[in-house]
Amino acid sequence: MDAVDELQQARAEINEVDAEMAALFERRMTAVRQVLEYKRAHGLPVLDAGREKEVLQRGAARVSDPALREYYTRVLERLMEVSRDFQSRQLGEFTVAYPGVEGAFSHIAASRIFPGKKQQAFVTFEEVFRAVQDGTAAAGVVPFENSYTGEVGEVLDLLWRYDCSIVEMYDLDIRQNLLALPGARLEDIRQVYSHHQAISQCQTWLSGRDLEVVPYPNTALAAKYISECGDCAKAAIASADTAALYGLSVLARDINTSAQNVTRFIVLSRTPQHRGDRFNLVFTVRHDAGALARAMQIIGSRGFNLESIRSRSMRDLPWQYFFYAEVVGDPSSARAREMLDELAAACSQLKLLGAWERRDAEGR
Ligand SMILES: O=C(O)C(=O)C[C@]1(C(=O)O)C=C[C@@H](O)C=C1
Repeated sequence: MDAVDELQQARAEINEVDAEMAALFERRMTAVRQVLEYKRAHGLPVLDAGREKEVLQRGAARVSDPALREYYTRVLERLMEVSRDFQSRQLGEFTVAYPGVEGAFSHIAASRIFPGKKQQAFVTFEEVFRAVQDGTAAAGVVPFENSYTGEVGEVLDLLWRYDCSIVEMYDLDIRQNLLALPGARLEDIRQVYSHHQAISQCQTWLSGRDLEVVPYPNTALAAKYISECGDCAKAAIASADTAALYGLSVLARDINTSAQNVTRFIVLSRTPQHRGDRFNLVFTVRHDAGALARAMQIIGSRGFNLESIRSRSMRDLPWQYFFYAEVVGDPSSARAREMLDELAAACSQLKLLGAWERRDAEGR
């Protein structure tokens, strides 16, 4: 048998296996539908991490070739991800993951970007990324940078490590207010609770007032505490949306020193968006003289405006850095694809993080 015959024979075998797998996939999904009906009837969540672990362990043990075990585990992981996707869509569920607590700025941003959708709080930024990556949430909303305090470095690091795409950026005006129990008067307030950043943003308003400032883990928790403490001499600094959430009244509005306090949030999705008027990249370059300059030259020489570039150290590789770049233009254009191919050849690693259309807080 010559090499071409061998190739054809192997492919014929693959076709046969694929046909069997298609039938088996349909059979599996019929069973998944039954599981879904049970979950719907009993109000259970789609994700069952314990069951998935069991499926993976049992699956790996069935593969006799140890070299293939890891790959089969990946097949099963992907299969269950597809199954979760299917179930979530059947349920019409669209959960948005955000970090922190209800009433925090991330929650406010998530509710404005996705009004009426189910919102789910996660403790850490990383948990939000994980929820988006494994399909527990259809989207994630995390802060990316603040005009006052700068970038959120941890989020940049997670973008490098996780398989999540940026599909939107949203600018939220951060306005701080003094909130207290209904009926409390400004002259009665003695103690003010809030996150240290919010406190520093309101320093001008606070100075000269005889108030004790008490740092709190975040603005929403401070507001929650005020709503529960029953003490009219205490107040919190937080957003007006948070006041509404916890039944507090606004004693003083817009008390932040700078009127220009904006936090940019990113919307994460597992499904990349291919078009937009902005896109962003992360990349590493070799330790050669001029390597970074060359990368920037490739972007610029193709006519793309580099709106921002930052470097971050790679946590597990001391003194190694990756670069984050934000570029104006549509990454799906032929010109962008050529630029990206050239850039990929010049960089050690390159990842297109996402594409989006710029819009502001009013949705323009
Ligand atoms: O067994 C379940 O609970 C399912 O929903 C099925 C399934 C799977 O496809 O195997 C999918 C999602 C769950 O996280 C666990 C397993």
